[in-house]
Amino acid sequence: MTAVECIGLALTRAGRPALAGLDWRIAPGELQVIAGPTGAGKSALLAVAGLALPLSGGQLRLFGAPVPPPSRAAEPARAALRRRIGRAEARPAFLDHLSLAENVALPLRLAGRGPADRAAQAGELLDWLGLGPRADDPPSALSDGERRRAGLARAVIAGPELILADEPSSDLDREGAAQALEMLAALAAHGAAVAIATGDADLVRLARHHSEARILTLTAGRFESPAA
Ligand SMILES: Nc1ncnc2c1ncn2[C@@H]1O[C@H](COP(=O)(O)OP(=O)(O)OP(=O)(O)O)[C@@H](O)[C@H]1O
Repeated sequence: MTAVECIGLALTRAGRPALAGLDWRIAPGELQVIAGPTGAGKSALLAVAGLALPLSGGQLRLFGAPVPPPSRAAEPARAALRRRIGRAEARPAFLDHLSLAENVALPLRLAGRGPADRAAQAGELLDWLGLGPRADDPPSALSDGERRRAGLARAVIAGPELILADEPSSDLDREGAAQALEMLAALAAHGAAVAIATGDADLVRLARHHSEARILTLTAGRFESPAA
């Protein structure tokens, strides 16, 4: 089974092709780094695969089945698929009336987990990411790099089968970027399909040291070499 399979995927944004008929697949346990210049379509690909943007053409399959196109009738099925996906967005948004720990634990709340369980898991993850002392703060009190790490924590906390991390190393120093990559690689080793989009040459260099990481280059809405 593939976690994501795209065939001839196209996305038009503002009248211009952001994705130009690309083929891509990622399987459970795989770690892929999608590199490429700014505007290449990296974020667009992760947004389409994460059901945050509707595709304009081609086919999208998630977890082995075709994704129903957006409609009111299809929304429960699409929402169920989204719950299997952890998206760490390039600019994560948080709810400022909740603490950082509560924000990070939101996917667990959606999964019906109780408060003690949520607090314990969020605390552990925040500690690991060096954000433990900020757990009770409002997200607006965080630096950009701290927000980035918190976004990553929220994306992975519920153990999603597919993790889509957009620019996970932006605003992080080298040590923080390496730590984020280690965490994502560990989750792939535990069976998640992990796709990282990045324009950060340092992160690509770090990823090359991971023998299991596959590095793809996206240019002008297409992969440079066959991706599937
Ligand atoms: N909100 C938007 N509205 C319209 N077009 C957009 C929007 N966001 C991105 N685009 C366009 O879609 C194309 C792909 O952009 P995308 O953000 O996916 O590229 P990227 O490879 O992630 O770039 P970056 O590394 O700069 O984030 C670009 O031509 C971009 O101008």
